[in-house]
Amino acid sequence: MSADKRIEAITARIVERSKPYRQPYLDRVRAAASQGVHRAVLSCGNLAHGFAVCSPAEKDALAGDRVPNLGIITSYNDMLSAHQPFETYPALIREAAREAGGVAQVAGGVPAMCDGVTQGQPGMELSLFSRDLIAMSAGIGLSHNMFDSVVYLGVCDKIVPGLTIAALTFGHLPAIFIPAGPMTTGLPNDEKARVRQLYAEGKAGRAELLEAESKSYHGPGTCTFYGTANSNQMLMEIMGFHMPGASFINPGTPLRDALTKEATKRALAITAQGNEFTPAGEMIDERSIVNGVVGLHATGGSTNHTLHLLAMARAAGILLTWKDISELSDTVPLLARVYPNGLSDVNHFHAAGGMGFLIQELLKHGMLHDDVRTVFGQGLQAYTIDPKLSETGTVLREPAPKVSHDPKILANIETPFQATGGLKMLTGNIGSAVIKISAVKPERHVIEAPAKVFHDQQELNVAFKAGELTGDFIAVVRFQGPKANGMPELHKLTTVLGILQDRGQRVALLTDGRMSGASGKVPAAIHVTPEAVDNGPIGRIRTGDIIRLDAAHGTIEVLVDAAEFAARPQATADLSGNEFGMGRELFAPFRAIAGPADHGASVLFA
Ligand SMILES: O=C(O)[C@H](O)[C@@H](O)[C@H](O)[C@H](O)COP(=O)(O)O
Ligand code: SF4
Repeated sequence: MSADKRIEAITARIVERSKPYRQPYLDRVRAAASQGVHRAVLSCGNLAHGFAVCSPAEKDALAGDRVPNLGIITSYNDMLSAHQPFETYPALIREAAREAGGVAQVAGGVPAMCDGVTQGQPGMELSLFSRDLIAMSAGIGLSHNMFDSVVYLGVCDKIVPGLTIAALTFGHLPAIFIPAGPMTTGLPNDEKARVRQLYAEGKAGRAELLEAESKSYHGPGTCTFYGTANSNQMLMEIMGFHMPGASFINPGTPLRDALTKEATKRALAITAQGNEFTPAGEMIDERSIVNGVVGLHATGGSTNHTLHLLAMARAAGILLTWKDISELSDTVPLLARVYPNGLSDVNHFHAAGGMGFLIQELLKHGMLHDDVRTVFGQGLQAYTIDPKLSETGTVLREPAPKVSHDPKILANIETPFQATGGLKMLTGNIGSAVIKISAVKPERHVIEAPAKVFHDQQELNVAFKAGELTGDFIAVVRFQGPKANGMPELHKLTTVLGILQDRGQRVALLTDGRMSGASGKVPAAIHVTPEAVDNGPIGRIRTGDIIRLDAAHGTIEVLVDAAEFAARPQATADLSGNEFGMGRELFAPFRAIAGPADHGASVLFA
């Protein structure tokens, strides 16, 4: 079934816009792929270094060009609960590779930051930049040029986007993403948020808060809310980088290990030495990217992907814009209610039918391009499945359920939770911004209120504790853009603004910074571009100005006489405190050259 004509039209527009970049990219990928087995160009010395630690049999195999060598890029560390399981993956992958007659080597590791550990801390100012650094780090591992295919071990926020940029930069190589799966369900996310609000109001102590947090984040695996990490899993599956059904199987289970072994063998099967050569740069095209955006809208995915997806697409010579994302939102219905867009978590989402059911529903109404290439073969129909463990310990794929196992979590496309998707672009005399409306009640989609201007999220918390945040207002937190301080997530503001909203105040946030994918119920116009340090109009807003945030019509306006507003001097901020400490001094070059948010806030692409 062909895609809906509105989706076809937006896809065609992206193809046309991308031509000056996409064709030269494809030429480079094809030229690299035509070199054949890449280690064949290495000298004996290069090769000897490259397989010095391999067994004699592996050295013999790699010395020729018959046996494929699988590169592993790993983001293992103990800081991210989602990445800790990767500690044992290389051994499992090497064993599976041997069983398949191939070889596997860890090509390199990449850094991985846990945004939960750094949330509200100085380290968060390195978070966004770590995405591009991850791409660069993966490039260092792959530049050994020993490999015929690559598996990428990554899950969380900037790690999968960074690894995707690397996979597409090395687009002449096949790439399969191998996830570790979600943490099992602990304290429900809404209960965790409730205890946080009690603590912020002085109604609960630190011991009670730490107990709630520890019951929520309690073991290996991805945190169970639908934030950026789990949006990543959805994207990798719907774009065809995962094996079908891989996204939401818990770590440490036989099915998880079976999926990892299967992905390893598949990665060795789709090299240039086989009959199903699937280089990542040819597999991913404009239709794959549009499928990713559609999945984001249908599930109420993370606002961070209005940055990351632009940079990921750009790595393949594809120019995606906020306008494309916003117009797709008008076409795609919301089919999933997972926290913060609902009370369930990703384990409940999977149990209700998961990715297989979601893709099946979207395909039914032409909301996805079916005729795309994936690591599993041709077409997305193969992903409308429910993964099980067979009696022999391999992956068994049963058809996805025809009806949702829990219509409160996963809706059939005929009866969506919302006729449109979760993300909108806002434009107006303040610039451009994005807003996630899937987690905001409809009566809060339009807010007109006086501005209260802050240059730091801590300032807002101090004002809250001093009882100064009274009445309706729009908090303007500026000088939070990529060039100012690395564009941190201001997710800690959700608790305070949520308290005020629960008290009946009509509040919203306007910032050139980011929010967490886990941020939700308070309307937030974020990623404001141009940012304050780039002479953006957000730098001329004054406390008391009336601001109108209208997510229904996609506008963000300061209601001040245009001439008077233009004549105002640009505010300045003392950012000296953001230049040193916790490694921020190492990222001064990134702050200096970071591109604008509506181009992905990247140091790699203008
Ligand atoms: O974009 C995201 O999804 C967030 O960065 C997420 O990865 C981060 O971990 C949250 O900050 C955790 O939420 P809490 O801070 O509420 O625990
Ligand atoms: S989802 Fe966020 S908090 Fe959880 S492990 Fe990943 S980065 Fe850390």
